[in-house]
Amino acid sequence: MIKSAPSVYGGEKMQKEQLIQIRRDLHQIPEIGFQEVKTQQYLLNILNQFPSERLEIKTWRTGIFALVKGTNPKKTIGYRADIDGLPITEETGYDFQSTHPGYMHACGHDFHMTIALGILSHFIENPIEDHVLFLFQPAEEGPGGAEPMLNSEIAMQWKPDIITALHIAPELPVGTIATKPGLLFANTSELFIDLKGKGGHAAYPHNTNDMVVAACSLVTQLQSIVARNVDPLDSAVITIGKITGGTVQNIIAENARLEGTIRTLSVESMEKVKERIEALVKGLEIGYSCQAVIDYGAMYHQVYNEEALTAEFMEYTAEQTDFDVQLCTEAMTGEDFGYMVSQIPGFMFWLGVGSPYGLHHAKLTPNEKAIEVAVEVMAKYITFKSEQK
Ligand SMILES: CC(=O)N[C@@H](CCC[C@H](N)C(=O)O)C(=O)O
Repeated sequence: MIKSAPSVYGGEKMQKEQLIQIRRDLHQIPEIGFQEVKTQQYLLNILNQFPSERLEIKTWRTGIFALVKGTNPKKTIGYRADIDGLPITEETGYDFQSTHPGYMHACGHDFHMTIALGILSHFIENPIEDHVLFLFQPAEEGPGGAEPMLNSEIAMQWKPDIITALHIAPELPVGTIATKPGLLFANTSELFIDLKGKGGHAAYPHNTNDMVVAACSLVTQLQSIVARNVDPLDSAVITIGKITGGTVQNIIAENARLEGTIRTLSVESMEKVKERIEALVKGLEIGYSCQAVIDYGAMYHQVYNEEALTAEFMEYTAEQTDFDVQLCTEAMTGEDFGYMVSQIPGFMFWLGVGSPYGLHHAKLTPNEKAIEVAVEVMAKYITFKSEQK
């Protein structure tokens, strides 16, 4: 059943309490990439309460474009919020915890959506000259919604001239904004390796090719790539987050599967890492008499913040708000927003939410006070960009 959205529009901008209620409602219905059906319906139930002469809404797959119309538009300012959750069993102990067993908003996309609605409501009530386009984007965690959404006919028609987004930062206190001009997030590629050998009786290993042993060996070998093949002054990560293989304790495994992700700061290192993975996998095939298939899944372009715009945003926010604006370093996180900023000038920033547990953790508990911080920052900044000649 789709949770009914609260009544939010009575001719006034949304109140803090309403935004917190929305965040908690969204938190209860996490859905993974391109399955965000209830989430989309919940968002539409809210968006449809705003006056249609000020807001045009179009759905795209499980996402939504929402255009707040400007009074005398010369340009369109874009704001993107990702909407998918993760396959994690929640352990926050919230009384509003996920009602979808095994799924959780453990990357803060419930915050991202709520903040977007708060900003949108501000511009319904406080019209500016330019259009503001909100992109509620599916599948950020995978397989990647940014690229197809931006290449859709709707995005072509409403193409933003600049685009911004934020990501919650559990390690930063509420009231902190952190970003940097240039490279912010890494290049990423998913990594799936399927191994096929020969199964058999646990007592007769000499008659089999054991894929559990091969998979363990491969995980260890992969660690040498970052240690020995990547320039230490560059950075790379190979994480295998999941291994599956075999059927039962006394049968030697015929199949195994490794699932992971590769992160690099440079495009060149990504190519190098993949070459080395392929070489090690070839060696494994010979050494363990098995067949291996590598699949790189979804690959995300690095997030490269447009330098002048980001510097201007940092300076403006430091001067015009009471928040702590910090220059941060690059992170090995990935974001398909990188595709959007490779096509449209824009930037992303971290929003401090002060949680003792980090992103992708079952106990992530971001502080809801950060919602109003983000709405204030973006309402002011977008107004400033619209007034800028
Ligand atoms: C901000 C964040 O946590 N993003 C994800 C993006 C995942 C991309 C893809 N599924 C992969 O694992 O490579 C991240 O894990 O950084």
